[in-house]
Amino acid sequence: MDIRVKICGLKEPEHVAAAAEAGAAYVGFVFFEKSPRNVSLERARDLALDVPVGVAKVALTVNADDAFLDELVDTVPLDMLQLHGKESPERVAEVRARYGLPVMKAIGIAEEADVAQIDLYGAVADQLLVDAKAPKGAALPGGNGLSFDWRLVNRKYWPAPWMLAGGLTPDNVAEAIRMTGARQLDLSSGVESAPGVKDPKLIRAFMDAVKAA
Ligand SMILES: O=C(O)c1ccccc1NCC(=O)[C@H](O)[C@H](O)COP(=O)(O)O
Repeated sequence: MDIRVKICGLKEPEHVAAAAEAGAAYVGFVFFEKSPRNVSLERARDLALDVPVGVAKVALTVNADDAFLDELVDTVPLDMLQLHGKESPERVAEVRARYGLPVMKAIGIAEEADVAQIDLYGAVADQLLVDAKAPKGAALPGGNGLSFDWRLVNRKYWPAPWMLAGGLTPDNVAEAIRMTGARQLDLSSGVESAPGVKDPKLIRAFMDAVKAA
């Protein structure tokens, strides 16, 4: 089975190269000032220009307004927008129509009741990122290195393609794939040596573990 991986929160050209060389299908850039993975528009543009053809460039934003998104899409060559805040289904549809780019909506999962959100957003988004819900009071709405109970999404069918995210590592990814049937994966902390610092060895180890799964 061909599994597509998104490595998120890249800040350095050598880490973008390591992700692409290891076989990542997507690379993600974070635009959220409180994050240790935050990049400026100019930095992201430089990183994006070096991404090999065939690897999708994803911009992650949190409750961004049109003014910011206008500047983002004018500055950075992108293939997808990831909305990782409290954007409503209407806002997802609006962003999709305004920018003409595929939109991936992140859904935070902590309990069974959260799973219904997947159907709701699946009707308006091009892709869904099924992620662990951030704990109350967390500084970041994602990228916390926490998993959710994978039994909640055990081999479900949804209207839009989806990625599994939340606390994935080289050590647990085989089990995550087995339990959920996910065909796409997204991760950040699990391939870092410190918050916001990607480690090429961990990127390769993760991709090897996916290939072996
Ligand atoms: O990664 C961040 O710093 C971040 C900041 C603000 C909103 C979302 C963020 N990350 C979201 C991602 O797409 C992560 O890759 C996803 O939540 C999984 O993260 P992790 O559990 O660290 O693998």
